[in-house]
Amino acid sequence: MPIDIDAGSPSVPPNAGTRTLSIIITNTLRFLSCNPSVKSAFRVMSESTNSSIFVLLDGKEAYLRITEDCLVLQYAHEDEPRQCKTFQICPPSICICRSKKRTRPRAVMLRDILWAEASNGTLEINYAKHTSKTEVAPATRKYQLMFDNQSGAQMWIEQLLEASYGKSLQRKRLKVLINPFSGPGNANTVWKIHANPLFLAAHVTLSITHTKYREHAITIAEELDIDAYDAIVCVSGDGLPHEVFNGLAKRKDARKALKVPVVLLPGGSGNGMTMSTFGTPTVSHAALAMIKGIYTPIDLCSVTQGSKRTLSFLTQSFGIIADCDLGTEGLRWAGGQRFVMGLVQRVLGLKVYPCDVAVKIIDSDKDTIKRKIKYDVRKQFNTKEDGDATEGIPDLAFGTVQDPVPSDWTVVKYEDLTNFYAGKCPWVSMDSCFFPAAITDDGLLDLVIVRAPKSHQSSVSADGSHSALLPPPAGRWQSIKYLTATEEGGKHFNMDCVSYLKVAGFRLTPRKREGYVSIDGEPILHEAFQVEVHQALGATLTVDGKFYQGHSQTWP
Ligand SMILES: Nc1ncnc2c1ncn2[C@@H]1O[C@H](COP(=O)(O)OP(=O)(O)OP(=O)(O)O)[C@@H](O)[C@H]1O
Repeated sequence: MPIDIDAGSPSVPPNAGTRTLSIIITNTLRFLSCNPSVKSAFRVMSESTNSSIFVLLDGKEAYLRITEDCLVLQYAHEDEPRQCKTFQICPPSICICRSKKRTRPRAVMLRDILWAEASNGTLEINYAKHTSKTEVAPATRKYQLMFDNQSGAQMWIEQLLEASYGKSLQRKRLKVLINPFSGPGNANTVWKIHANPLFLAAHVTLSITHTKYREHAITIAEELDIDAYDAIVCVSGDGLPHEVFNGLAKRKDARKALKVPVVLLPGGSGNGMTMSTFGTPTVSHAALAMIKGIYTPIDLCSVTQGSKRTLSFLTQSFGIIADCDLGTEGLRWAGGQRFVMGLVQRVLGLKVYPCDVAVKIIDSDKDTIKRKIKYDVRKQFNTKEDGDATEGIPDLAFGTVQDPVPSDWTVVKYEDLTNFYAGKCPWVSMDSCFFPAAITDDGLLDLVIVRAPKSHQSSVSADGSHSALLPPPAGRWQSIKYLTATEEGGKHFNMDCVSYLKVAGFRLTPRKREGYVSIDGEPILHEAFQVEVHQALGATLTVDGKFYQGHSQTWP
């Protein structure tokens, strides 16, 4: 819950253990401080403990105290202990009892603190103020320091920023790429209004470039001085991060270059990367999450088609999703509803996409996949990892689409396939969580397969044994249900008509000129393509070192 240092807040979030100890210590100190003879000694002692700093606010004596997750403002005149349900005496600022009478503390969450500095006896704190349910904006509070002790204040500020940033790098150096034409064409405006002010308040260093033509981001990433930046920020749809990864991959020092985290501020129509990394659809919240973001290694995939090799970070799609994404140009007049109208047309018509598929299956049991997501423990870094500056992207473990299919891959000929959708990020757009079990760096792709009802000729499995590749057919109603369930954070995972597998690679060969092939939402040729995963080849920033996984966050 957002807590506003100006307006007061419902409560300081409970942390019972530390809180109890803190209450006992603070009560004792507060009790002593009520005695005028020990008052000044108490102040000096508190100042030197450096979790509190004494200030004057509107001429009143107060102090700012760093707790486990908040910065709390306490007026000195509020210090009298009072009767409290939970503890016999409890200073109002830290009372956790449910009494309606309790005095509310003035606090700001540490995760919202952007920057602090002191000069000429004034302490200035920048923080992200929750201006509405969906937005944050920078705000500043100024306090007069009661003791003009610059080095003491500096120590306290360092402690505050350390507590506020945790494992995240302070004052990141960001290369910002804005695509002025992405989505509805307002990336530049949303950057200026919702993101730039927060970055400035956090004293982030910004180098901003507007992309000028198609694939400009590839060239920029190819030529970037990677040592000068802590992250590359795309203000766009998912198309620009796709280009940045591919630009970095073209370099001779690709292994090192791909260790620079790539992040997305939602400015386009897809924006699946923002939801996956920061769990929010709004630009200002994503900007705040980016400022406080933790370095997170992610898998990238190689896609080979003909003699061409490209990197993919998000999805590879054949069937209804790619078709609705790329094959609904005729419905452009419908704006944002284009995709939905395309879906309805295809679901009602039970459109199928015949193809041959070969898959390197790792897990096809949903319970096992669910269990593994719970052991999703990973390294967290506060600086970018070192990659080898002399190495390009890794060799392909399974060869290219032009090589023979590896002998241990399972082969299926589909006549009735409606959806073949593989992904590395949980969210494929702001509201659709197709891959709730996707993990940042497990070295595996999540694969969803859906088939049409029996009116179509059945699919044939080469070894006849892999039922996970041949889910029960989904009729019109079930197709609508599972597609809707992706918008409930990924609830389609449990549906019988949806196969959900973890795979290390696959090859797909379309059999008729039906539909589209899409990589990260961008079209490629309607030809055979092969995909394999490179574990932790790339990097991004996330809130806590993991993807936001939607519905699966609540799996038991
Ligand atoms: N100045 C420019 N003029 C024309 N095209 C550009 C320009 N800058 C970038 N592009 C191209 O725009 C395409 C789409 O980019 P982006 O993903 O940002 O937008 P989008 O419309 O939201 O797409 P998506 O639907 O994939 O989210 C990319 O192929 C990129 O190369």
